[in-house]
Amino acid sequence: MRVVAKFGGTSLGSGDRIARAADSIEAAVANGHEIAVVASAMGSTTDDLIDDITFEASDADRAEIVSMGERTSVRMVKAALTARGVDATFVEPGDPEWPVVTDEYGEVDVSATRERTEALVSTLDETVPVITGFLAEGPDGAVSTLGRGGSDTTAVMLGSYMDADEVVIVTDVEGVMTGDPHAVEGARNVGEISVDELRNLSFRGAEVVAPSALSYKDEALDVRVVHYQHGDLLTGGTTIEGTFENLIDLRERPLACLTVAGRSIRNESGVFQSLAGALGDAGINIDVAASGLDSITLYVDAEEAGRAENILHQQVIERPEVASVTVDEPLAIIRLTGGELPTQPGVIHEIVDPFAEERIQIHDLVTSATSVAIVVAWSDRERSLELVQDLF
Ligand SMILES: Nc1ncnc2c1ncn2[C@@H]1O[C@H](COP(=O)(O)OP(=O)(O)O)[C@@H](O)[C@H]1O
Ligand SMILES: N[C@@H](CC(=O)OP(=O)(O)O)C(=O)O
Repeated sequence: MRVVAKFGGTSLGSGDRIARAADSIEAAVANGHEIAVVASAMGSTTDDLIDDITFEASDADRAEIVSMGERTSVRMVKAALTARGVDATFVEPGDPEWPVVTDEYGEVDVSATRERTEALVSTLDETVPVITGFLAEGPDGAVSTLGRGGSDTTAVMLGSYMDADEVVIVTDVEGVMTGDPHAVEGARNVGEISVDELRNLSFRGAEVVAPSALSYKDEALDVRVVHYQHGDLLTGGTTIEGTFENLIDLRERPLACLTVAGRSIRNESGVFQSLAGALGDAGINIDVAASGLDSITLYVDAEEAGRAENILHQQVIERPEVASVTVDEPLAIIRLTGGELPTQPGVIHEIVDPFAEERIQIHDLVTSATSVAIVVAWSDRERSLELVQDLF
């Protein structure tokens, strides 16, 4: 197998951990696998270097300073491999075989990076390249970075361009867990998780794999997360399934919008629970939920509008915090996910501007970490879909 093994800062946080990393690489090489290593800066080195730049420094100088974290760790890992009799070389920006290059806008130059990565692949049967994660080389040869957590991006991108069988992300948790094991008790490994599920989590704190890295995952490339204590690079951990998708979807059937208003909603606990629970007990699925200052809006299939209205009206009668319920229909919902949605400032403005120009009323705009849902009148659905498709 051809494997890209990425060691995060935590898995290289001390000499002992580096030795452990080298042991696992040595074992994989001894079993006949081609291994390329991507290394992050040891422990919290990157944070420490950034904190220490307390003076005025240009972006170029900052990148040079910060790059020393990864430049040091590749030397450490290379040395530990050499000491075990494994043929290894470290690769950093400035080297002739350095693969990751960016264009004048700081974006990865895909064709140049692919070409250089292919050259690196031809050496994998003889040596283990230990590549600095997180770093890139600009068109002028100067070092730049791929952004915080960028080593995951280096690893998945190189895995894809190397036609690797697998990218293994080695970190300080057993994989993607049911919750942050450093914060909750009894967290368990989820075993498997889809790219989209993980992107939603990783944009909001679970940085097991940086979200930008997952954009490079294709169907043919397996990505797995393992604990550095596991010792075996080739088994265990959490498998990340599927591929990164750009999706624009218009719900085929109309929705009804039920709005419950009440001034005390935001001060009382359990209001949302009792409204959603009452619909749930009746087998009515809530497609989207939105909340205002003094209201909660729940979208359900239009065919369920009458039943849902009666159920919520019963809640209005029973709960003093809610004053009244009303229904609006038929409505359409367009969902979009993927692309640069979560990272591009101003993207919402770009999405809604054409609606304003066309005088199409947006009933609701609901966003998550990785998606946007736009609710419009059912009669506006086709034009709205065209507007969104024109954008992406
Ligand atoms: N649901 C979750 N599953 C696993 N880890 C999680 C989760 N939520 C948050 N985390 C945190 O993500 C961290 C791993 O990311 P990071 O510190 O960036 O690792 P590395 O330095 O190896 O890249 C874990 O130490 C853990 O505290
Ligand atoms: N060292 C860089 C890149 C990185 O990906 O680190 P880690 O793999 O430890 O999250 C950073 O801290 O941003």
